[in-house]
Amino acid sequence: MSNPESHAYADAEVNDAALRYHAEPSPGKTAIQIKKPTRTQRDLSLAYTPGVAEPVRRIEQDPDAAYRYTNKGNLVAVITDGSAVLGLGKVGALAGKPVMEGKAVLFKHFADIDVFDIEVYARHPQEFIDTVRRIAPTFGGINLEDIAAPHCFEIEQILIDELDIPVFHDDQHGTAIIIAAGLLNALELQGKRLEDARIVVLGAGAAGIASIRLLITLGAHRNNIFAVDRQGVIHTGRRDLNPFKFGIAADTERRTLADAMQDADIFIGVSGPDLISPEMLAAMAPRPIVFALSNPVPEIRPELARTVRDDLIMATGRSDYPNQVNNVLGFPYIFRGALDVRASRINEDMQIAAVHALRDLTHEPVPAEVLEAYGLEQLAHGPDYIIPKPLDPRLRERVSSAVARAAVESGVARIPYQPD
Ligand SMILES: NC(=O)C1=CN([C@@H]2O[C@H](COP(=O)(O)OP(=O)(O)OC[C@H]3O[C@@H](n4cnc5c(N)ncnc54)[C@H](OP(=O)(O)O)[C@@H]3O)[C@@H](O)[C@H]2O)C=CC1
Ligand SMILES: CC(=O)C(=O)O
Ligand SMILES: [Mg+2]
Repeated sequence: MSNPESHAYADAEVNDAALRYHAEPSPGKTAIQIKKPTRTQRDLSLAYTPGVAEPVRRIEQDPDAAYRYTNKGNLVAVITDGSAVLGLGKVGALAGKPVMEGKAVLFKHFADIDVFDIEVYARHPQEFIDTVRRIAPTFGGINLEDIAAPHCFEIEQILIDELDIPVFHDDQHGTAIIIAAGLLNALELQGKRLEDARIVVLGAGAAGIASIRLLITLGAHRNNIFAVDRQGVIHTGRRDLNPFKFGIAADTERRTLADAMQDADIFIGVSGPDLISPEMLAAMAPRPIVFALSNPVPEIRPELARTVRDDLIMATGRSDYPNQVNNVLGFPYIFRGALDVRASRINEDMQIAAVHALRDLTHEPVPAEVLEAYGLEQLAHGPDYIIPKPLDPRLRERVSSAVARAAVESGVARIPYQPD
């Protein structure tokens, strides 16, 4: 698939197939499954009245008993207001439902976590916060999804402060974790260091701001980072910045995306489709790293990028190119680890543990079943393998256990970690 036209054809074919996949043989992607016997009169008297009253009494006396007698401990809410769905923008709560069902599929398939997808009509952040707060008792964790900046920051922080279960905005931290892991591996291959790298981040929303913060925590120099939004470079002279953008503003004379890209070592796109030109890539430093992560259409297609440079390492958010830098590599396992030790939150130590687990796994030999799943003969840490493949079964043990151990060590776990 070497030219943009053949890609447009492939996308049209995938779109048709996706509609059939979602509609047939019955609408939607998930269903509820019953875990206990329901065959006899006795079964029903245990599942429902009168038997069900006893677990009710136990939970009334001790709320922690809900983890023993209900599905709470393995149930996550994937909740959106539909304000930033993939790179499609504000499509609304209902139109976001296929994506939320998709996240539910990934949680279940990769980490055996049950999910209710919840699409909330909310006119302002407080309505959304109130909704989540009111339904929180049902769940062991809350995964906020596709909520636009800047409201996502306020929503997440208030819910973290108020709730005693993990609240995690996937588009912020899930994305930042995978970007960091892939970037550290790519830098190693390009012979560069995060501490010295000049970084351009296009998109200063949920994913962009969280990624910049995590990269600074991991050693990137804040003076080397140019964030760019629709108005251009986010610099300290701008008067239109919200506090979150102001917090990452650069003291610089550069004003446009093209200015920012001059001599950059790293480009991270978490913005929208087709926003980078070949000329901008050509202006980057030798051996650049280009993460064009907007979904479903990246900021620049790999086949177009390769027409101007052959020294780059490139990643997208999609399954149909090498190097899929996508939060699917994080959220199932991060929640698995957090739920396994009943963590009260997903803190920075847990997030950094996930970065290193993902980074380290990329350096290990790839199992035959992964090669088979991707139709590959061989795969090893290199320009086309900077991050594990989403279908790698080792992710579950490696990432989840690293996160669970970090939760215990940082004091937010409520039960000990027991490996399987
Ligand atoms: N691969 C992955 O795992 C993930 C990818 N993403 C992708 O990242 C993108 C952003 O998601 P998210 O952060 O949640 O969304 P937000 O709505 O929170 O932020 C979007 C940001 O992109 C900027 N932007 C949008 N269009 C343009 C443009 N034409 N020129 C310059 N800047 C632009 C916006 O600028 P302004 O502030 O001026 O409006 C804003 O800063 C989406 O495409 C999404 O698919 C997100 C999460 C995970
Ligand atoms: C992958 C994802 O969460 C997004 O593009 O929004
Ligand atoms: Mg998302």
